[in-house]
Amino acid sequence: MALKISTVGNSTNIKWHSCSVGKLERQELLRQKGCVIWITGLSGSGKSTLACALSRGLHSRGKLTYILDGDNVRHGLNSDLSFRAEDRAENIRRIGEVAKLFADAGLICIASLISPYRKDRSACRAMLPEGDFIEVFMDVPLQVCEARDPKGLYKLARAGKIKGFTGIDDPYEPPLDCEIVLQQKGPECASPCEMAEEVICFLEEKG
Ligand SMILES: Nc1ncnc2c1ncn2[C@@H]1O[C@H](COP(=O)(O)OS(=O)(=O)O)[C@@H](OP(=O)(O)O)[C@H]1O
Ligand SMILES: Nc1ncnc2c1ncn2[C@@H]1O[C@H](COP(=O)(O)OP(=O)(O)O)[C@@H](O)[C@H]1O
Repeated sequence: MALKISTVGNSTNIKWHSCSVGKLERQELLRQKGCVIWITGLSGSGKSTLACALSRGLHSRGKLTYILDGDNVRHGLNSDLSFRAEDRAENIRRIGEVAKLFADAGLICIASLISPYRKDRSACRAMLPEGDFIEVFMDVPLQVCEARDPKGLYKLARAGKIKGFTGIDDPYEPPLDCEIVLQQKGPECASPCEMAEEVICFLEEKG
């Protein structure tokens, strides 16, 4: 059989090596379906908190998960990236590719990052088989996020000490047709555990 040599981006003369152990066997071993849960929303909307609550809730059900948090990945793999639009796009692309590998490994990968641009989130969705990308929108008003401001970044942004801060002087494009919307309209909002349960119910309904 002719060796299929290909070029992908700047990588030339490469060949995809298939392995005898496939995704289905890994999923059978883990007794779960690999997928990506993509949590998007403003800074301070509760992405990381939900990711942790979701991971804990799934773990208690015997499911293997892994969290890719934007803040955390920017300490290592993506430490070379800024918050310019093109760097945010690259941040999301890389996390999307890693999340795809984790899902192929059979894990439930929970990605939590602002990911402000629809086109970037759509590109990550397109990397995965239909139904394996579950987009969760933290629909929390800017006022609530700014009131929380746990890292004091909104205060710095308002003072002009941080330029291009999402929601202040950088855009956020809310999802138009994501799988799950977690809303907080008033001062009361669901607890992180209640939000995690809503996501888990969705996953169970979808098998
Ligand atoms: N300019 C600017 N805009 C938005 N956020 C900023 C910025 N500078 C630093 N931070 C902190 O970085 C966290 C967002 O990183 P992400 O990788 O999730 O962002 S993105 O998806 O690339 O837009 C985000 O963390 P979270 O608050 O957990 O969302 C911020 O605390
Ligand atoms: N469901 C919730 N109800 C009330 N406060 C929340 C909820 N989820 C997160 N928070 C609080 O909001 C702040 C930001 O949460 P965090 O998870 O860091 O958001 P993000 O990761 O989107 O920046 C924290 O102080 C956190 O305790």
